[in-house]
Amino acid sequence: MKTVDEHISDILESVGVLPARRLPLAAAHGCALATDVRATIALPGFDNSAMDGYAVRAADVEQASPESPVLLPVTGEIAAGAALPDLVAPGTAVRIMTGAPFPPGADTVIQLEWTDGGTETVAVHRAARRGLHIRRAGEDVTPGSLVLPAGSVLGSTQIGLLAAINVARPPVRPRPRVAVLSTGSELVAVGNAVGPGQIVDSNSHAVAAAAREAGCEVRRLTGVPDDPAQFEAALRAILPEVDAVVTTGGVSVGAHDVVKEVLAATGEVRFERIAMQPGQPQGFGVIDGVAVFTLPGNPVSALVSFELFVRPALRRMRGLTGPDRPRPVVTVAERLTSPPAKRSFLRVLVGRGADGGLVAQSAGGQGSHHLSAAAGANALLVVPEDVTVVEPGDQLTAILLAADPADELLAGPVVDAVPAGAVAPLEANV
Ligand SMILES: Nc1nc2c(c(=O)[nH]1)N[C@H]1C(S)=C(S)[C@@H](COP(=O)(O)OP(=O)(O)OC[C@H]3O[C@@H](n4cnc5c(N)ncnc54)[C@H](O)[C@@H]3O)O[C@H]1N2
Ligand code: MOO
Repeated sequence: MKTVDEHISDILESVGVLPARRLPLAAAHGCALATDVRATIALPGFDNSAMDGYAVRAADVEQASPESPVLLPVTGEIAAGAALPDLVAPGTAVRIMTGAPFPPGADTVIQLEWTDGGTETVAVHRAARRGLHIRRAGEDVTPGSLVLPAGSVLGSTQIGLLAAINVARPPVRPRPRVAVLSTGSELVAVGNAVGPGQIVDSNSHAVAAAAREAGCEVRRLTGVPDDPAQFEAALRAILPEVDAVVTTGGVSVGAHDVVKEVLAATGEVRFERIAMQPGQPQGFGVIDGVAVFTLPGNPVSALVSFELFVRPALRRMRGLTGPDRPRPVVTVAERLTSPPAKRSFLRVLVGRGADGGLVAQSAGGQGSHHLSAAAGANALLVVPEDVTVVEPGDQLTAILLAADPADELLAGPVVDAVPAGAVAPLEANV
């Protein structure tokens, strides 16, 4: 059987970074920069005041103290947005606001609290060194300097910086457009009556959510029947509009496994068995330049396969090169089993033990249909192929799945690793 790592490598070799596009800042949020961005302007753009107060000459207030304040006539006011402030004559003060251009002639700012706040004459209670509270032009960014290198992910601070240097449409790797398609004649759309033998289509919602969490624009295609011709027509129709297609179901050996039937026949998707649990039957191919992932239909299998195979591919398309999920070594709290010659990804809850170390406990049933147990997990415990029994105290790698694991686990307060209430015993891995 093919190994997990071989399958990941094959996929990553077949997908490329999406072509760069200039996008408005809101759309570029969360994307990676496609090229270096250099400043064309300085930040600050001009010398300005960091405080509300008075622009004066330091020499004029050298002797100021609370006991003998220095009195200066106030000759004007400079507000933020003022164009060209007048010269401040020796022995005078000009009121100045935070962000207002710093006037020629003066060399320091006396903050309002060090004065009586006068508007005709001001009494200054404290001396100030030259240059105090003056923000100099270019001290943050100089024209021509590299502001953000290619590959930077645009979070709120980077978006703010781009706006500050007047870049309205940065060149970024766009969000991949992903179509999610689940097949199966037993499926009923959520919210409808569920007849005998039918189940609610949860996979298309779960996988769509996982694709959104991976930073994609998602189209969920519903009502694709278990008919080869209609499935193929729906798939071919969506290909020109997306960068990736993710299907769930219909890839094992059943009589109505339509996804496999259609795509194996065209030879465009390779169907393989991967030495893993859950997620053994997998298909991947590139059709008309679009990455097509055919994931197994069992709900947990679909989500685990997405995490391991689809998410890294989508991140590559997005030009993200940094580490994705944290993968710490954790101490296993209880006895767990794993099938031979397969890498297991057990759904576990990772928390902090009494000694502050990370401890993993089974989140419940480990069957690939046990969606509720998976929903209570925050990590996948990776059990290597040559391990069939994990004993309490064993150390294994866990893939932390929480939206912000750094907050919740790595930087958070020490919490009890064992949640209140009994945890269901581990069940057979089927
Ligand atoms: N004889 C064999 N049978 C199976 C094998 C095998 O090797 N030999 N592999 C098993 C494994 S492992 C998996 S995983 C599944 C994969 O099956 P398919 O991808 O063909 O998926 P389906 O048969 O369509 O469905 C499997 C299961 O998942 C439920 N399902 C499907 N779609 C959805 C959906 N959109 N929302 C919620 N649940 C869904 C479906 O009802 C089935 O219970 O094959 C095993 N069988
Ligand atoms: O391999 Mo299948 O994905 O249910 O367990």
